[in-house]
Amino acid sequence: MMKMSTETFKKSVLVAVGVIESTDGEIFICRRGASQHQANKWEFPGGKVEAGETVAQALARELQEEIGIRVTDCRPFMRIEHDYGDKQVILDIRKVTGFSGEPHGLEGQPSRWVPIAKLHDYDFPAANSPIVDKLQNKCEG
Ligand SMILES: Nc1nc2c([nH]c(=O)n2[C@@H]2O[C@H](COP(=O)(O)OP(=O)(O)OP(=O)(O)O)[C@@H](O)[C@H]2O)c(=O)[nH]1
Ligand SMILES: [Mg+2]
Repeated sequence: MMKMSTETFKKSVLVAVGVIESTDGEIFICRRGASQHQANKWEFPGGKVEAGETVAQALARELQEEIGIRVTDCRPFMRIEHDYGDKQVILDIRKVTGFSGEPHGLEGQPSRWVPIAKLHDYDFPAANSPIVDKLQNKCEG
């Protein structure tokens, strides 16, 4: 029988992540804070799914709290499991296909709209590479 190390059971964090696309094909990104995990990297807004929440509910809450929009429609885009060593995450990424309000950093974080072709100019956490790839491969999410 295979010996299971404690590593095998390292707890992972489920994260709801929103890819928000404007009508002219730009994506809204934010910069993480200096004291956060993956400090100062650019990210797609979102955050940890809390107990009793669905991913869609967590996404709606996080996007309201962080960037002040109300999500009216979203669809699954992709799911990524990544082990940072210090932390293991499961990113459940949703394409936000409908929202009201104009996104802006409510927590003092820098934020901007970026054309999809320019996303590779930004330093994202390692887990995000497949997201940028999928967007740039023009897969219809
Ligand atoms: N929001 C977000 N988190 C990401 C992305 N990529 C990625 O690896 N993560 C990781 O997902 C984890 C949780 O996200 P978070 O820090 O936004 O969670 P949160 O909003 O609940 O923050 P908090 O811990 O300050 O309450 C972090 O370890 C972060 O590094 C991304 O594109 N967006
Ligand atoms: Mg967050």
